[in-house]
Amino acid sequence: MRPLIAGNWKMNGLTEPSAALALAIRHGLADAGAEVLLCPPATQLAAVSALVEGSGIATGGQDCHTRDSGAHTGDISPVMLADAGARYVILGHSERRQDHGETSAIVAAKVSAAMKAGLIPIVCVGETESDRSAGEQETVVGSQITESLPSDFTGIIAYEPIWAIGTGKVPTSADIAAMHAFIRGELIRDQAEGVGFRILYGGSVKPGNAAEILGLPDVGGALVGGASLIAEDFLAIIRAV
Ligand SMILES: O=C[C@H](O)COP(=O)(O)O
Repeated sequence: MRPLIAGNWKMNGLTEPSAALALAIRHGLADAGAEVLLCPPATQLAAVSALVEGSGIATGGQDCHTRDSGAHTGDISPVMLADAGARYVILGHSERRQDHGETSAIVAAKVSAAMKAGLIPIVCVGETESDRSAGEQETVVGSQITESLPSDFTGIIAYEPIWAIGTGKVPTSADIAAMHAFIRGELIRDQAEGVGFRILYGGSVKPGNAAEILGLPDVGGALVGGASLIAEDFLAIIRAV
């Protein structure tokens, strides 16, 4: 399975710069050894999906509701994401967990809804800096996995230590490898199919560190934030595979 390089644009992207970024990535991509995913803000999803159609680049949402439709002001359903061209959806990102009080139980319900709509969920887990200082990273991430994944889960896990997101701080390669091995163990323990799920690393992935991170055992790709907003940086990360 080729690694997946996913760009999470977060709450960034008006119409013209989003189109320019999507087209620059599309045109800069040549013989990529990776699968490529763009997750623009919901307002740009349909347009970006149309701009990358036929290129092999996939698109995804950054969150979804548990219901397909209904009286849920401001929310976006998984069916709507699929209708706008998405194949994937990021769920349980730490910014959602922190800013919107999303518990792992809520994330699990969203994962089930996304799978029902035919989307591939990318479920984010990761510890805080104080969790790591206390040596609690495996306990925290283990609980997030157990509680955020429905028993019939198929999809992708993204390990994102919260203290590495947007900070320029990155765990050591040994620490990334250890956490990915731990996560793999948890996935296999919970279900046999877990052996095949991709585990992405996210947190300050840049052109300068991508090759080393992507070369680690059980790192099946990267979930990239800041560097995914600069076409040449994102392309460099893709080429690092
Ligand atoms: O979803 C992406 C992550 O939060 C990583 O963001 P970052 O690459 O800006 O650290």
